[in-house]
Amino acid sequence: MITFDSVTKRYPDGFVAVDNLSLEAETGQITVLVGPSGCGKTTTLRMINRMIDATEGQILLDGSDVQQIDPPTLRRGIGYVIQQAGLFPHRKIVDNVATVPYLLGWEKKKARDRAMELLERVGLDPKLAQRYPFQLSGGQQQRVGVARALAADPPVLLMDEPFSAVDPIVRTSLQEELLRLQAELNKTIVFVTHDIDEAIKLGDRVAVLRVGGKLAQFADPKTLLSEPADDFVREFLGRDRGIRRLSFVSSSHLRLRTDLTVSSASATPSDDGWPLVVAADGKPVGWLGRDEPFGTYVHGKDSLRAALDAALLSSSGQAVALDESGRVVGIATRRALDEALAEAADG
Ligand SMILES: Nc1ncnc2c1ncn2[C@@H]1O[C@H](COP(=O)(O)OP(=O)(O)OP(=O)(O)O)[C@@H](O)[C@H]1O
Repeated sequence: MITFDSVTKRYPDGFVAVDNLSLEAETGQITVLVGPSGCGKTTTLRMINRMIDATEGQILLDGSDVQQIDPPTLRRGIGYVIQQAGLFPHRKIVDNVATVPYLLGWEKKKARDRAMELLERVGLDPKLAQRYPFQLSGGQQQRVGVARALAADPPVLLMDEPFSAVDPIVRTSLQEELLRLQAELNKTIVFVTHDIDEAIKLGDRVAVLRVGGKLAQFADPKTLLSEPADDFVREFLGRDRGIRRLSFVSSSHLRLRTDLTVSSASATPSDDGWPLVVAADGKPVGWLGRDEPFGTYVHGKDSLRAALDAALLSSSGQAVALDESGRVVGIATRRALDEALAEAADG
């Protein structure tokens, strides 16, 4: 666990970048620091590995004051990932990833084997290992940056806007990869971003900072969306926070109709309703007698937001509920969605 206890950073020119900050980043969780430009996110992050020293207050790493640990020892247990990866341009990818193991004096073969294993872990083709950074796309470089930070298996990972230099599609896949990795690795991650959507997607807990380095709110994403502490947080979260809150509501409570499916396209279409044709293997075929789109979601696994999205993508306004192997389990009608939305609005 990383504990900030009344931490202030005053730069030599007197500017207060972080003001009396207290928060705890739990072990094995992703804690996100989010806020507008200049609110002190990077300063806060860098005080953890002592690239910047706090002026007042204490930062404790599993109970030990970081000021009492010499920086090289401290940083051995802390991986660090920055925007645009910051790879060494004249070193091959494999050697970039093996940087810390080399510094720790690992034998060359062991360090390289570890690097190869990590490249695979972060979803990169091992063939890329022999390339130089300029021969990789931005998204690939970013993955290498994550692999390099993980090389010596540090318990803590600091990530400073690691995905902000890539396009939105690559960014989404990097975010998903990070969540997948974290489910396996359980690192204590502190992640800086100025993007509230990224914060809400990745954070177990999110610290919203305001300019002047003051903590505006520290909460899990669901609480942040449903109970913003003040107007600043409300505005920072954006206008559609009601819809986004549905991402944290399970679809499992949606009432499904199983009488609205038919097994053959030769059934007689009726005027009322939209029966769904289901193939022999249980997969959805389409609305009976109509060549119109249908939207699907995985019942119980996807959120109510995903179910609503599926309904909006269907001409019928109904969402097709699937199980995890893609078989139809029922239809969520507009009425069922309406009931679920009313329930979600109640809290
Ligand atoms: N060495 C320094 N001397 C004086 N002020 C500094 C110094 N470094 C940063 N600052 C100021 O401290 C404030 C916080 O900077 P910091 O980089 O932590 O913000 P940030 O939230 O990470 O911003 P961004 O999202 O733009 O990267 C800024 O106003 C910045 O100008």
